[in-house]
Amino acid sequence: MSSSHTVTIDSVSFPGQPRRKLDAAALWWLSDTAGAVLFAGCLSLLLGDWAAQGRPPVIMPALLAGIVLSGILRAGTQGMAGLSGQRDAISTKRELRTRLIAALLPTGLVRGRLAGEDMRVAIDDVEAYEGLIARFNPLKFAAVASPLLIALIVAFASWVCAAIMLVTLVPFGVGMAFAGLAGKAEAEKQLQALSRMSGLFVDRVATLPVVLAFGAEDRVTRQIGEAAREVATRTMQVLRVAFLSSAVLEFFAALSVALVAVYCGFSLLGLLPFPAPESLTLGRAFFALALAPEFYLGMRRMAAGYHDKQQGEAAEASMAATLQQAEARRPAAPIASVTNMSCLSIDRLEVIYAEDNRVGPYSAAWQGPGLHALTGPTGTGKSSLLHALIGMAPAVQGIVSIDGNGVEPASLSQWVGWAGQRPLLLPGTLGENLTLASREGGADLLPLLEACGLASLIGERSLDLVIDPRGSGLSGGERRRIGLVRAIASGRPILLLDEPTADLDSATARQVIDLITEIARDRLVIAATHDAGLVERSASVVTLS
Ligand SMILES: Nc1ncnc2c1ncn2[C@@H]1O[C@H](COP(=O)(O)OP(=O)(O)OP(=O)(O)O)[C@@H](O)[C@H]1O
Repeated sequence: MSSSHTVTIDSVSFPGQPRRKLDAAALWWLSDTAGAVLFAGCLSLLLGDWAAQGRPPVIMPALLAGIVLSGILRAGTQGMAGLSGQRDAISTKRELRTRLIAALLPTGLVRGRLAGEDMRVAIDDVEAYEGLIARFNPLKFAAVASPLLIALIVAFASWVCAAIMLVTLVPFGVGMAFAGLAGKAEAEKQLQALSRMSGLFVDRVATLPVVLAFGAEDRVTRQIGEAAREVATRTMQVLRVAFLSSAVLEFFAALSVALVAVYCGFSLLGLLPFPAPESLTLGRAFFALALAPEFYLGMRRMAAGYHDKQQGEAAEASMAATLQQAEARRPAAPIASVTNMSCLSIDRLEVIYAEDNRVGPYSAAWQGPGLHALTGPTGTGKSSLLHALIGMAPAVQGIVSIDGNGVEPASLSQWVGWAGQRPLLLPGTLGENLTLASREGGADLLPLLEACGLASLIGERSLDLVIDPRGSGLSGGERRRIGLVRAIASGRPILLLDEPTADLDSATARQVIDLITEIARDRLVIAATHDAGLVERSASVVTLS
């Protein structure tokens, strides 16, 4: 049995996908072209008729009103496009964060990822995705559709001008494709560097007391400095590619307008070095010329948002990979029930930290209720084995069974009360920490705390004693006993205890052993221990070597 599953990248879909879908923002961007055509039409009619008749045309007020209206229309459509894209992005980000947090939180420990890296994915990557959804995707649709629409409309006035515009598209497309490929690779490298730096920073800050205690400030500062320099180098690379692609775009946009202008000018003056392919009037020439800059406008807008695309796609890849990793480690569905008489057994169980760092294989069987000791020299794998039984080990091979039925180790976790060597404490009161996993309130906890020798700690403040996540103000032995009481208070039929009597003086250790023995009357208790007193009281002893 293996705890890892295969999840392909294709199975991870994003709310923003498919990216080519025709959304409202894309249609708003496209309708901006209508404003441009209205402007060009009114302007060319005004100037063309004026030039032909030698006086302002009678419909001049209507044409001027049309020009003003086109400006208002364009401002309105661009504003609506921005709003609509932003709305899409907000709902996409909300959906993504919900998915990521739901997948990352329960699997963070077993994936062995730095908390800072996971946090960066759920916060920064999702944020980096915004530009792709809000701006780039809608602009991309308009960038493809609007030049074709403009070329088609211009063709009615001058098919040669339309052809000139379309011909400049070919080398432009090739240049942009190369710039795009290079840009994507650079953006991915930039995100990786950013990820490393954020992870390093958050985790070093989290371990600041240790860093200070060992005088490692200089080394850590150097490490973070190197990571920051790497981010800066990668960012410069991304910017270089972005500048290159905008240079390609601007060149062809300018070339297209220049060629249309030269053709129209020479054609009107009759100076073309070849027979005129069409008869061009001033009005038509003006119409084509006014729309020439619009031909590349959609692409220029898209290019301005190209950095959004690079960032968004790199973030998408990073989120997909993280989700894939988390999906592969999704906790197994809990098994229906475990009775307190259950027999828990392992067969050739191996914990795999790396190919060359394996613990086991070990086989054993524990019958409940009863107390069972797991012993063996330091480093033989007692903690690893217990971690494997609650699905906290990175990868596991072998068989875990309850009453002879093979189960996923992680599916046991709902039935297991766990007290590790460094119990996790959350900010809040002692009572809140102790009742984390219990169904009942804290009323029954005081006798348990007293039985563990914690009466003097709780004193008058009782369960309202405030503790912080680092457990400041608590000794190692106190923290360990809080973890033990929490596991017992969970009421779960199986208790896995990792060195419950370490850090305790012999009198307190005896109290704790008495309590564990009492509890083991109606539960299956497995305790990893070096304590001869605890081993003595155990119904069975499994010794790892
Ligand atoms: N997170 C980890 N990553 C890589 N290797 C690990 C990890 N945790 C434990 N190991 C390795 O697994 C082996 C067993 O460690 P484990 O803590 O399970 O031993 P133990 O018997 O509980 O030791 P002790 O009695 O000191 O608590 C050790 O060689 C240790 O280096």
